[in-house]
Amino acid sequence: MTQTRGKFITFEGIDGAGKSTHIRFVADLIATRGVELVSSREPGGTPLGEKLRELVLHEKMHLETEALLVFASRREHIAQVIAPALERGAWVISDRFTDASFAYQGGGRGLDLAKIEALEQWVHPQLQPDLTFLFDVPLEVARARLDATRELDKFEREQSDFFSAARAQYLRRAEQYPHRFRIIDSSQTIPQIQVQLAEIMGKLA
Ligand SMILES: Nc1ncnc2c1ncn2[C@@H]1O[C@H](COP(=O)(O)OP(=O)(O)O)[C@@H](O)[C@H]1O
Ligand SMILES: Cc1cn([C@H]2C[C@H](O)[C@@H](COP(=O)(O)OP(=O)(O)O)O2)c(=O)[nH]c1=O
Repeated sequence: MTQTRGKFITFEGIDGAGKSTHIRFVADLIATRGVELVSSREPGGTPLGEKLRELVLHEKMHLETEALLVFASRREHIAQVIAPALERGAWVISDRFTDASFAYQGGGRGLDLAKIEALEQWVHPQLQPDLTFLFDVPLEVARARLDATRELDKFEREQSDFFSAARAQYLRRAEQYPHRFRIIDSSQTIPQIQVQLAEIMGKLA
């Protein structure tokens, strides 16, 4: 009998939009289905990817170096984790994927989108998420939530025009791929968002 391919679900949004909060909730929903669940993140998700994450989040570098490193981490993540898991029927949830490169390197840093598209075509010409949650929130709300919680990394210390451009790129990607994107208004309360997430997950066959 051939194994049914698992589902690939990604979580996106500017820093402070609430991704981490809601990933845990969705992971619990998936667990009730009795399927194997692989929970991962980018940059990272493999030992090499985690080393690259340290560099990307904390070292200053040329914007193209940054783009190449997030895609290097992604290449390893797909080879070691995502593709084998999906093949054996596991569900994979990833805290960020390629839409984040369009938002942060493309929108935030201003890297030519054609270069990111070329990297996407190179690194995963076939693979796309089955479902992408985009947690969308006004910049001031995200910033206030971040300031309240933790020490900020290189990206989180960026200015509002960086996040405004990143948010715009996320919304553009959502427009481009409406079949897989679900935009969640993250200025709602956590329980309101959970109702929406449960509804969307319930419809996922
Ligand atoms: N809808 C919400 N309403 C109020 N606070 C929220 C909401 N979503 C997240 N938070 C809080 O905002 C902070 C940042 O959320 P987090 O999930 O870590 O964001 P992200 O992973 O997107 O950076 C956390 O303290 C979290 O509890
Ligand atoms: C996946 C990816 C992430 N990033 C950035 C976005 C985030 O600011 C950062 C990862 O942080 P994030 O996933 O938000 O982790 P945490 O919530 O623990 O801070 O990396 C890129 O710039 N490009 C990418 O392709």
